[in-house]
Amino acid sequence: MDSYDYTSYRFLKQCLSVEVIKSNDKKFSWRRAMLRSYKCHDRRFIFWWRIASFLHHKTHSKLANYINRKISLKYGAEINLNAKIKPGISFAHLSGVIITGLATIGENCHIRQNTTIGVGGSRYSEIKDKRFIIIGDNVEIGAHSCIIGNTLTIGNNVIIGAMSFINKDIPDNCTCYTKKENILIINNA
Ligand SMILES: CC(=O)SCCNC(=O)CCNC(=O)[C@H](O)C(C)(C)COP(=O)(O)OP(=O)(O)OC[C@H]1O[C@@H](n2cnc3c(N)ncnc32)[C@H](O)[C@@H]1OP(=O)(O)O
Repeated sequence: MDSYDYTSYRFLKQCLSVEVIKSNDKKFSWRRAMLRSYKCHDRRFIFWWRIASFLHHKTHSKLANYINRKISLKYGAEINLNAKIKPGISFAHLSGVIITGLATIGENCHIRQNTTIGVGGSRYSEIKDKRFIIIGDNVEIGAHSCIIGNTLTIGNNVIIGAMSFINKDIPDNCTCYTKKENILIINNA
């Protein structure tokens, strides 16, 4: 059950406090959020994405899409404005992170570079309308991972190893990764 109101100004301030100012002790101020965001480019992306997401949920879609397009091009990361991201998201390296609008991401998730969270793509409308990807709280996603599915749930406190392909539900409290067969074939000409 999602207890957050994505349209509320309070939610926006809560997210910026945790993700950009990175302190619950200090009182929220726009000046502080802007200063912090200009020191670090990952935080700068989150700062603008949160504002775009707030505007989008407030139905100021034109401005929201404009901001999101600008930051997607500038930072090389694309998070659809329909994605529901709970407070505490962080990125180790931002480039190549792509997240579908059908995703719900829990609190305090950490995502590394070149991660895709997306739906499988379905021609069938009965599936198409019911697709979702739910990621729990405190999930850590390793670099170059793909989380792809039509109805996929990842539990709380999960660590996903680097270069994983996840297309099945993952329970709470575990580490998972895709087994790799490192077979190098060298053919002489
Ligand atoms: C610039 C930067 O630094 S960006 C940071 C990039 N870093 C990441 O993305 C970190 C993601 N973390 C990982 O992938 C980690 O390996 C974890 C969390 C999945 C597992 O870590 P640990 O529990 O310490 O496992 P450990 O390293 O001891 O490996 C255990 C076994 O799993 C295998 N394994 C570990 N990670 C993976 C993986 N991502 N894919 C396939 N196999 C893996 C190991 O080869 C080893 O197998 P073996 O016993 O047959 O040799």
